[in-house]
Amino acid sequence: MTDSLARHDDYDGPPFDESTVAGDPIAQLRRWLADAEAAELPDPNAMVLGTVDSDGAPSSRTVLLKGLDGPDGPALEFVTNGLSRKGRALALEPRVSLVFPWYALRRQVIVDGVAHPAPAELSDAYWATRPRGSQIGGWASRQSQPAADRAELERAVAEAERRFGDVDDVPRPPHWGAWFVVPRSVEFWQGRPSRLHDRLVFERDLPDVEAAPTGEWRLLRRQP
Ligand SMILES: Cc1cc2nc3c(=O)[nH]c(=O)nc-3n(C[C@H](O)[C@H](O)[C@H](O)COP(=O)(O)O)c2cc1C
Ligand SMILES: Cc1ncc(COP(=O)(O)O)c(CN)c1O
Repeated sequence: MTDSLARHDDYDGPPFDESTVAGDPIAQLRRWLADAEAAELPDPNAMVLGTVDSDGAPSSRTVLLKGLDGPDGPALEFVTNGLSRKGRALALEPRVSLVFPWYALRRQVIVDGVAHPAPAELSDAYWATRPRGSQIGGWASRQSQPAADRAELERAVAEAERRFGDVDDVPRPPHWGAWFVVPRSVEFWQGRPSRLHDRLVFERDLPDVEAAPTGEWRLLRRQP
């Protein structure tokens, strides 16, 4: 057995520099997402969402990127249950961190920004695209709450199926929807030999969490 804990794998990624990076971070993110898709990574759109709970404790979990066009400009869209641990955290502290873990490409992208709940009509539009089974699941699961056993969940699924059995279009639960993360900084990390990685960071000002971002993107390089 190879012991991954004792290895020092070198990252042989190509140079990633100021001459080839896109003019704005969303354009660059689209390029690297396309690379992750072309490389057939599993769940290329998976990202780890870090939030802060009401007591200041951080928590993280994976969510799927669902779009890059927000109602007020470029933003990273994900969907979830607003009564979940992350949903409750976001209601009190909308500042979040996102990480795309594209290890097979020796890449990661880190986005810091502010999460805004989507207008109801956009959450409705997304909900309508979900398979019926996921819609039933969305009603059945009290996401993040304790469950005595699997059977408790199965009973809730059966109950939701009875409730919506005669309905063609299962309505969206009021607590379920989309969020848009408006980025304040986006770091593109390319693994390079001898741990001398390339880190290019786009930053702009976000005066306060309610305000729209101001100013042009600034591009800077960080030490590896
Ligand atoms: C690849 C992957 C994608 C996931 N995508 C989502 C998602 O888009 N939305 C979601 O609510 N949970 C998603 N989950 C489940 C979450 O990671 C998490 O378990 C769930 O949302 C509950 O998180 P919380 O208790 O911290 O709120 C995903 C998990 C994995 C492994
Ligand atoms: C609980 C949960 N909610 C939402 C999503 C993402 O939305 P959708 O099911 O519409 O792809 C996922 C994807 N893994 C999920 O696990």
